[in-house]
Parts: sequence; C-alpha cells; structure tokens
Amino acid sequence: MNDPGRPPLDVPAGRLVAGTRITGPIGSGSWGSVYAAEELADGAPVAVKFLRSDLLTPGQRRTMAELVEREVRFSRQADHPGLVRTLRTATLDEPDDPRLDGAVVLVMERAERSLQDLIAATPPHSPAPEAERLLTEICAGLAHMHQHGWVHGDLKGANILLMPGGAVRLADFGLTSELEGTHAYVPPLGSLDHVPPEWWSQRAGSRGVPLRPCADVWAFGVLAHQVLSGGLHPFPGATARARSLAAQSYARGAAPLRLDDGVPERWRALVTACLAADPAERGRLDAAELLRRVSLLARSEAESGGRRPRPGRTVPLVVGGLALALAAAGAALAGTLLPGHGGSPSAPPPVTGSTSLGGPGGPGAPTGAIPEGSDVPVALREVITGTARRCPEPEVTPALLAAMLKAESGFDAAAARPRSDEYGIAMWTPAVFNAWAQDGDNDGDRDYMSAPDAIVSMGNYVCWLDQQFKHRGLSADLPALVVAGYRTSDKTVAEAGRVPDRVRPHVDHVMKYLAEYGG
Ligand SMILES: Nc1ncnc2c1ncn2[C@@H]1O[C@H](COP(=O)(O)OP(=O)(O)OP(=O)(O)O)[C@@H](O)[C@H]1O
Repeated sequence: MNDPGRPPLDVPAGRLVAGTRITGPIGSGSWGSVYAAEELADGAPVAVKFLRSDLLTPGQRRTMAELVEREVRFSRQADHPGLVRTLRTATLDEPDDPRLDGAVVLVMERAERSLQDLIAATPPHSPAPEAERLLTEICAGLAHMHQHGWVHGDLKGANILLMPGGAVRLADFGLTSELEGTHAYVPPLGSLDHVPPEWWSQRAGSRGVPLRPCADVWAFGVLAHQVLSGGLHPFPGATARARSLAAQSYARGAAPLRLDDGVPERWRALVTACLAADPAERGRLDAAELLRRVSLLARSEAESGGRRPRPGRTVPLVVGGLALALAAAGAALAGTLLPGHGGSPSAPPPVTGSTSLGGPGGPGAPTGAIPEGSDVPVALREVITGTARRCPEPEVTPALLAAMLKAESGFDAAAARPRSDEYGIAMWTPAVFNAWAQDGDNDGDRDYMSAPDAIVSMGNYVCWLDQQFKHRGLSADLPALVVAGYRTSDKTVAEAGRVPDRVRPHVDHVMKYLAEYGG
C-alpha cells in the first residue's frame, strides 16, 4: 500500500551508491524509493531500490526488517526470465547522511516502465496493447514462483515491470513467502486493490497473516481485468477502500460480479474463475493450470488476429510443453545477456537444397564461425552469428547454434510438429517461447514462426542453459549438455549430471553437424 505520509527519499543525481551513479528518481512505495542509475564499471542502466529505516517507529522497524529480509532473500533466489533480476545488495554506511545510513539497497536490472504505467495510458474499456502476451508472461513468472513453493503476495501493476523490448518481469518480493504446507505467513500488509476478500477476515497471529497461492490468483484476476479493460478495477468504487468493500460484499453473496464490457468475451470465464469468491474454489485453479489456460487464450487470439498463418497449429497446448515451460522456468535472467538482435534480417529464409558440408571457416575466421561453404542458409548466417556473439560463454558459437537449428528443423522456418506442440525453425513450444521470446527482426512482435525471433530467443535460452550448468559445477561436454537441456529442461539435465539417454540420439545428431561445421 502506498503511504502518502512518508516523504520520498531525495537522492541527488550524480550520487555514487553501491557501485552505481544515480541519474534520477523512478518512484516511491511504502517502504522504498527506486532510482535510475548507471553502473560505474560499464555505464549499464540499472535501478537502485533504497529500503530506508529512518522515520520508522520501533514497531515499524521490525516489520521493515522482515520485509527487507524477504526482499533480499527472494530477489537473490529469483532465477527466471519472468522475475526481475537483482544484481547485488548492500547496506549503506553513510554516517554523514542519517537518511541513508543503514539503508539497504538493491541494485536491479532496470525496467523501461511498469504495467501500471502502461494500463494508465490505455483508454478505458479497451485492452492494453499486447494484453494477451503480457498476461501470459505474468502467468509464466507466477507459475514458476508457485512451483517453487513461493507466494508473491503483492501482485499489482506497479510490481510488474516491462523491460526494454517489452518482456515482463515480476518484481517486489517484500511480501513474498515460502509455503509451509498450504500456507505461508506475511506481515499484515498488501495492496487494498489486490488482496482477496478473505484477507479481511483472517486474524494476524504472531507470525503474520496466512497467505495461500489462491491470493495471487485473485490478484491476477484483478490485474487481468485491469489489463483487458484499460485499467478498470472489477469492483466499483472511487477509492481503494470502497472497491475493497465492494469485493467483500460480492464475496458475501450480497452483490454480483460485473466485469466491464470492455473485457473480451473469450477472457471473461477465466477472469471470473480467478475472482471466485470462495478461496477453495479459486485454489483449484493453480498457477500451472492458469498458465495453460491463458496461453491457450493468447494463442487463439494470435491466430484469429490476422498474424501470419502458421501451419498445423490446431492442437491444444500439450502437457509436455507446459511442463517444459515450467521447468525451463527454472531459469535465470536472460534478458541482460542478450538484449535482442539488432540486425534486420527480413522474411524467413528458404531452406537451401545444398548438401555441401564445408570445413571450418576460412583462415582467420573466429572459433566456431559458420564455414563459408556449409549448408547453413546465407540469409540466416548474420542472425545466427550475431546471436552467438552476444553470449559471453565460449561454448555458444555460431556453429553450435547452426547445428542445433539443422537438427531441430533442417533450417525450415515453417516447420511444425503439432503432435509435440513444436513450431518454427527452432522448434519452440509456444508456452516455453513466451518465457524467452525476443524480437529478433525488430518488427515489434515476438513470433516463433519468424526465423530471427526464434533464433535470437533460442540463443538467449541456450546461453542461459550454459551458464546454469556451469553454475551447478557441470563442466564436461557443455555443448552436448546445452543441446540436451534445450530438448528437455535445465533441471532434467542438471539432475542427471549428463545427457539423458532419451535425448542422446538427438544430441549425437547435433554433435555430428557441429563437427561438420568445424566444431
Ligand atoms: N527495477 C526497476 N526498474 C524500473 N522501475 C522500477 C524497478 N523496480 C521498481 N520500479 C518502480 O519504482 C516504483 C516504486 O517501486 P516500489 O517497489 O518501491 O513501490 P511500489 O511497488 O510502487 O509500492 P509498495 O512498495 O507500496 O508496494 C514503482 O513505480 C515501480 O514500478
């Protein structure tokens, strides 16, 4: 909840904090102020969140300490492209500045704006631009959290960040909690507009109020309504207090739920299910199921929305694809590694009929370059090479990405395996693609049937897989592990500690092509 009574922290531009130079304010919440900054090391844009402890009463200090502890803990563990990445944390030692002395700071990747900003700029009664994609990505982040036994606890527009390029990241883990059985416990705080009606009748014990994943499902229902109706809350009222009273009266059965007419027909059943008054009924819609349903709605919208026709896309999302989405969601941030392909390849390239298997690139070609005489379509080489070069990991070479694409689809941008829900040149499963998607051709959308989008997104994921395996101490035969991870999931490979048998034939294919491309 915003606390208008607390003055925002005033940190001047140019101030050096935790390895960054502050450039200007972004916004303030109840407990923190967020500033735009740049890294001293390389000028990279970051956001710095100050969690201050001055101006607090002793009771508030305890709550604050708990919120800070949660935010730091969950921010450090947040390991998915749908969750904002915290680069480091620090406690300030500023004896000459009592406002900052002892404040905890989080240095985070910087978003372009929040979902709140986007919906505030959307006309009432109409969906925000790319509403379906945004809702799918929010759900992917939420499903990852729930899968790991976390409840976000404060899902709202200001806590959903939109990165340059449009990717969604959930942020603000001050009220995030770990489930103990079916409940977690948090301090009795939250955003009036997004807490579920049962929140008001729960007593706060010594450990705070109980919180269940279905509280996030309610908050998602409110958010989905706002995203689909230009920011309108599903319950009437001029103030947050009035809207929360209206929600409670609906929950008691004293008033019906009336969604705004602007919410598209096909979304209404799902939004209504998220806003089920009975928490037990809402609880049956877990976040994985929510992601499945949202992905289906988003896909049917994309297919009917006049986008490029896609072959064989009539089969609904299969569970395997979803499982991969959620497992892939074991994921750390990828966006900062590969901020998007800057090149401008145009239409999906034709498959070449060439069978020539050229040797390694010419003299002086960088390691892992695509050999000139190879069968890698010329129109794809620039995007493949650019993608690989953006990954700092030496194993991720143009030759490796090319070998993967050859084994996945034979370089066919229109490839489709509906039975396994895999499409396009990189054989993306749509729900997984949503979590990693990049706009490789800079046409404003992210489409797995666009070769550049699919390739840049694949490089993004592959780069992260490589880093993930290194992080887990796997060092032998990384290219093969990465290829296996792309076909299964990071978790499956990490748990096996080697290439799982069921994907061995595929991995061997890729390795053969890689050898033909000169390694
Ligand atoms: N990494 C980030 N990049 C860009 N903007 C951010 C980032 N993190 C937070 N913000 C923005 O900074 C503002 C303040 O965020 P903060 O988390 O302190 O408060 P809040 O979420 O608005 O409110 P409360 O803390 O009361 O829930 C919000 O508008 C938020 O969208």
